[in-house]
Amino acid sequence: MVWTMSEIVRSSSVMQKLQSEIRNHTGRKQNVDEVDILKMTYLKMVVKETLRMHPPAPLLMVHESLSHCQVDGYDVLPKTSALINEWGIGRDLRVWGDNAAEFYPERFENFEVDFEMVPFGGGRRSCPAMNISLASVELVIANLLYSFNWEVGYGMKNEDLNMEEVGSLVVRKKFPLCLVPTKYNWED
Ligand code: HEM
Repeated sequence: MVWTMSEIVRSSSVMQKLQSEIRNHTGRKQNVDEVDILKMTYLKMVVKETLRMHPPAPLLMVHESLSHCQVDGYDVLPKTSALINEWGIGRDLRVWGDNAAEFYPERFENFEVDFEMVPFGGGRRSCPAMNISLASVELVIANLLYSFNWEVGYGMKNEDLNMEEVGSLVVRKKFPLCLVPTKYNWED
C-alpha cells in the first residue's frame, strides 16, 4: 500500500486518472465498497504496476530442489537452494520494453500477465493470501483516493518523493511515507 501511494503521488496524471475512475464508479456516498472496486480496471493496473516495480519479497522465498534436473542446460543437483530474482524479472527490458523503469500502469491494457511477473511466487508453495491481499490493497487505496487529494507538502514537490529501498527478504521504503491529505470537495 505504501509503495502504491508513493507511486500515485509522484505522478499527477496517474493520481487524476485514478481519482476520476474511483469517483465516477462510486458516485457520491460514504465510502468505496468491495462491489465498487470490481469495475475499476485502472486501479487494478496501478496495483499490478506497483507489484512489478516494488515486489515486497524481491527474491520470493528460498526454494530447494528435490531431485537432479536441468534448467537452461545447467545441472541442478538435489538440495540446491534457489532464489528467484522477482525484482529483476519485473524490470527485464526484454519483457517490459525500454520504459521498464517507468511507472506506467497503462502497459497492462494490452498485456495479460502470466509468468512475466510472480510477486506472489508460483506453484504449490505460492502465497495463499494473494486474492485477499490484492483486494485489500485495492480497497484501501480506492478509499484513500476517493475522499482525499494527497501531496508531499512541506514545500516539497510530489515528483521528488524519495523512493530509496531498504531490506533484503522484504523490501520497504528507506524513509517512511509522510503525506498531507486534503478533503475532496464534491462542489468544486
Ligand atoms: C501484497 C502482499 C503479499 C505479497 C506480495 C506476498 C508474497 C509472498 C511470496 C513471494 C511468498 C513466497 C512464495 C514462493 O516462495 O514461491 C509468500 C508466501 C506466503 N505468504 Fe504471502 N504475500 C503477501 C501477503 C500475505 C498475507 C497478507 C498473508 C497472510 C495473511 C500471507 C501469507 C503467506 C504464507 C502463509 C506463505 C507461505 C506459503 C507456503 O510456503 O506454502 N501473505 N507470500
